[in-house]
Amino acid sequence: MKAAPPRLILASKSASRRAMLDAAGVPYEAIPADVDERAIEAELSGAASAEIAEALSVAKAAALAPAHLDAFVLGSDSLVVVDGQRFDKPTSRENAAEHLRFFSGKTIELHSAAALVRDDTCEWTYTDLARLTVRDLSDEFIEHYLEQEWPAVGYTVGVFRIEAMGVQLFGEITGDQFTVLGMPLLPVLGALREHGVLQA
Ligand SMILES: Nc1nc2c(ncn2[C@H]2C[C@H](O)[C@@H](COP(=O)(O)OP(=O)(O)OP(=O)(O)O)O2)c(=O)[nH]1
Repeated sequence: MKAAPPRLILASKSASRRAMLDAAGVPYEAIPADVDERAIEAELSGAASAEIAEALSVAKAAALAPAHLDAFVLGSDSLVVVDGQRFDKPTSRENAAEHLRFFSGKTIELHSAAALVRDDTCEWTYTDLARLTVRDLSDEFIEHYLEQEWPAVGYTVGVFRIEAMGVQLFGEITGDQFTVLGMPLLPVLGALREHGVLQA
């Protein structure tokens, strides 16, 4: 009798991350991870953005692992860097407009990371980078865009849903589509197969 595959916990409240796993047919349980992301970022202030995204992914997974010792816990994080400045999710509609005004005509570096933790061991991590070139955005467009996309984009780093009107912000995108959506799904699926969570 073949043993059942280990359970997978997604340490996330992210609708985008849940949608990716749902569409891929991956069985999991989503549980938000309560970590102080700003405190972790502050401790790592001198680190590279990819390292910070990775550390946050590990922290989210590690926060839940002790309560689910039989499971693999997947954590993920995305952060945006523009002109060397890091941006998290906007705090208000006006803050979202400020972000977009700053992003206009610049390139967004979107770092997405993931980590798998089991018991007290981080078994795997991965980070990926996508680059999104923002076209020149008029104040009128920004207003029109937020009329349509607020408050949904309040839950997204970079103030966009690429699968919705966010695509109108960009002149060019290089990088993996899933990295843009907030999690490097293809490497995640590979790691899940490698650890027996998914059928290889
Ligand atoms: N729907 C959508 N969401 C996106 C897109 N790009 C990024 N995101 C979302 C994914 C994440 O939910 C969010 C990035 O913020 P975080 O990495 O801090 O995750 P969040 O706090 O949402 O959830 P978590 O920390 O995983 O519980 O932005 C996109 O193109 N479409």
